[in-house]
Amino acid sequence: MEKDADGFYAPASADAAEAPAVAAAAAGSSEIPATEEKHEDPSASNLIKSTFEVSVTLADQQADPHSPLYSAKTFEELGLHQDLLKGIYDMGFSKPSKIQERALPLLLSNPPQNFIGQSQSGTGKTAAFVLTMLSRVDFSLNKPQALCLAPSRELARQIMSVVVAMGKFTNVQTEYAIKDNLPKGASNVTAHIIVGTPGTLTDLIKRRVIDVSEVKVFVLDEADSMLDQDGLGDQTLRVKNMLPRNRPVQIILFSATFPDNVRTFANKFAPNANKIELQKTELSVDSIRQFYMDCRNEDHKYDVLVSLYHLLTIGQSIIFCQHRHTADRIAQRMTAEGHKVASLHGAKDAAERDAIIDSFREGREKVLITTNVIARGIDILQVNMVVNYDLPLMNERGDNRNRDDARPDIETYIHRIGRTGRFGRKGISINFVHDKRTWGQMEQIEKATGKHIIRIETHDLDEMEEQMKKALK
Ligand SMILES: Nc1ncnc2c1ncn2[C@@H]1O[C@H](COP(=O)(O)OP(=O)(O)OP(=O)(O)O)[C@@H](O)[C@H]1O
Repeated sequence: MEKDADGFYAPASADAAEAPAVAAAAAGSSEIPATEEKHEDPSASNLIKSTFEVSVTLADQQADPHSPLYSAKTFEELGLHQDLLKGIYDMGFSKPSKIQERALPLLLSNPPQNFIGQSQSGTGKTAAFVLTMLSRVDFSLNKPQALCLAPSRELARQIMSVVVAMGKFTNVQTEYAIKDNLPKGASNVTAHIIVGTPGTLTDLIKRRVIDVSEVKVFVLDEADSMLDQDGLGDQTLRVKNMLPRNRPVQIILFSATFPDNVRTFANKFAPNANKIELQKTELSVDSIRQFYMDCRNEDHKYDVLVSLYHLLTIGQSIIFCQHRHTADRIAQRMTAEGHKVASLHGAKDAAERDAIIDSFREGREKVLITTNVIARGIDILQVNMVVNYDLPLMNERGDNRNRDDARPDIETYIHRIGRTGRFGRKGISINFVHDKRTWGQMEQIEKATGKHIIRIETHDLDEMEEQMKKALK
C-alpha cells in the first residue's frame, strides 16, 4: 500500500517519522506589502551574495482580475471576527486572495456546508481553512472541535504555525497529532484545534487520547493526496468514520490539484459540497518560468547540478529526486566536494527532519535536496528555484518503484514547481532530462499543463544566468 518511500504517500508508518514540533515562526507571515517591494538575498550566510533583486508588485496583481491573487473585497467584508482580523493584519495580509475572497463566505455561512476548493499553489488556501477553523471554535469549550490533516509532518507543522499566528488574538489552544510529538498524558486533550497526519490521529482517537465528540470541522489539506486510495485514503476515511454521526461535521477539502480519479471520491467524502474548481489549463501559476536541460546521461545530471550551484544559492533552491538514496548520494557527494547542501527525506528520524526544514526555512541552508516528501504545501517565500533532478513518475498502480511502466506524475510535478513562485513572487523550475524516455515524459508534462518548457544549454551557464535574471525580474 505504501506509494512512496518518503512518508508523503505512506501509510500509518508514515507518521512514524514525525516529531517534536514547535509552533514555528509564522510561516504564513507575508513580507509583501501592498506596494512594490524589493527582496535581496536574505541569507546571512557567507555564500555568494545575491546579485539579483526580485520585485513583486502585489498591489498590481491583486488588482488584475485574471490573477489568482485578485480581490475585489477586503477582509472586513468577509464577516470575520475582530480578533481574527487583528491576526490577519498582524501577519501582514492587506487584502484577501481570490480563493480567500470566494471561499470564505461559503465556508463561514450557516448552517455549515461541506466545501471542495481548488486554487493554484501559493495562492493562500491555508488562510481560508485556518480562518474557518478558528471561526467555528467555541473557545469556552475545552474540547477538540476542529481537525486538520496533512500528508507530511512538515506540512502539519507549517499549518499549525499559521493557526497560532492567525489565532494570536484569540484564546485558541492547539495540539499536534504527529509522531514523536504526541500530547502529554494518556488522555483528555483539551485543545480546540488538532493538526496532524492521518495515521497518528487515527491512533490517538482510537486510544481515546483525542475525543472527537465535539468536532465540527474536518479539514483535509492536499485533499487529493489524502483521499488517493493508493496512498493515505484508507486512513483518512478511517478518521472520518470515527467522527460523530449524531451531529453535522463540516468537511473541507483543499488542493491545487484534483485528478479525475480522486474527484469522484472527494464528492462522496464531502457530499453536497460547495465547490470552487480550476480549469485544467489554469493549474499552475504563470509566475513560475519552466526550463529544461538536456543532460547526456545520469552522471552528467550530477555534473550539471554542481555547475548550477552558484545559481542555486542566489536565493534558496529545492532539488527533487525520486528516491531517498539519490538525495543522500547527491548531498554526500556535493558536501564532500565542498558545497553546502542539506538533504531531507522520510527515512530520517523526526527530530532530524524538523531540524533540517527549520534550518532551511530560516535561510541557514540554501539548497535542499529532497524527495516528494515536501513536494506539497511547503511555503518558503525565498525559494526561487526548483530543480527536478528526476521527473516525478508513477505507474499504473500509483507507485513509483517500477520505472518500466512509469508515466509522469503530473499532479506531483505541479506541486513540486509550486514550491517557488509563492503568492505572486517569481520563480524558476528546471527539469533534467537525459534520454528519450525522460524527454518523452517531459513532453507529456508540457502537454498536460499547457505551459511551455524552455530549453537551456547545459554548458552555457551565462545563458542560464541571463534567463534566470529575466525570469526573476
Ligand atoms: N491575503 C494574503 N495577503 C498576503 N499574503 C498572503 C495572503 N494569503 C496568503 N498569503 C501568503 O501566501 C503564501 C502562500 O499561501 P499558502 O501557503 O496558503 O498557499 P497554498 O494555496 O496553500 O499553496 P499550496 O497549494 O502550495 O499548498 C504564504 O506565505 C501566505 O502567508
